[in-house]
Amino acid sequence: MRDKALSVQNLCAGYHGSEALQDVCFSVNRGDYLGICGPNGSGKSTLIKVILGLITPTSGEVNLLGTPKSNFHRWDRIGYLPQGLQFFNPHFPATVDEVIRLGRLSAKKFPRRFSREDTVAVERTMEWMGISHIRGSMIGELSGGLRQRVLLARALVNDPELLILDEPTTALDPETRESFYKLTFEMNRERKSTVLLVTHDTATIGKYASHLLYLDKKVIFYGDFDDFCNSSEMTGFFGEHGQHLVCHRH
Ligand SMILES: Nc1ncnc2c1ncn2[C@@H]1O[C@H](COP(=O)(O)OP(=O)(O)OP(=O)(O)O)[C@@H](O)[C@H]1O
Repeated sequence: MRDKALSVQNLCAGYHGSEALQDVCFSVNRGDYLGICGPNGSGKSTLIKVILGLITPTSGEVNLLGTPKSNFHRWDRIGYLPQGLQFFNPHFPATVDEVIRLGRLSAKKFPRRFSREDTVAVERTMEWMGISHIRGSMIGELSGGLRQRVLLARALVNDPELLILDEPTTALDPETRESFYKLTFEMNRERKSTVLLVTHDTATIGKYASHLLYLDKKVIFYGDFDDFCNSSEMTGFFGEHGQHLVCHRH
């Protein structure tokens, strides 16, 4: 279990009596990059929210970084970029520096005061993400691509062991999307973070992810990309064209 970043066992969850996840089981090794795909309403965001403890499952277990979720308190070891966070009010009263600094709060006990170490971590992350020059800009006034980079920086500022991104590229143009994917790939390869990325971008994810989880309330496929691409069962499920679309750059 120690080498697992995440383990999900027999997970069921839903809303007002209707099931969004049915008996979901999979586990992710440390250092993997997992793409999570599936049609609209297939339970991807619900899965992420259960993993993070934002929704209580009806049954099943989640282990995070080798610890049962009920005993897991080190949220600073996990970076999370929620879906839709990029849509800021242009008048949102916070600078880039302040938004990234907020990411340091999860590691603090009360009274929560920022230290010299926090400033160093924020500076280092801004430099790495190439956004030091906009540290004083208001977050709501940035372009979509820069804003998403700042929010990724906030998720990364504690050097997380597990990075969870829920549809982070939805509002980005193709070029900005590609550079965003490259940053997550660097994070995975160079900083050895395990990455979980929810996306509808099946044509691109195969270029970066090592593993694929395809959900439709249940697990339709879980495994590494080569297995997905060589699976005749998946050809039967997606059709040759659908499978090729996911696999063509892999
Ligand atoms: N807060 C909620 N209250 C009631 N039902 C919900 C709620 N959130 C999600 N659902 C329902 O649960 C199911 C799974 O939704 P979920 O958002 O997890 O899917 P998803 O795969 O992330 O979808 P998308 O790709 O559209 O973002 C859907 O039928 C959705 O309508």
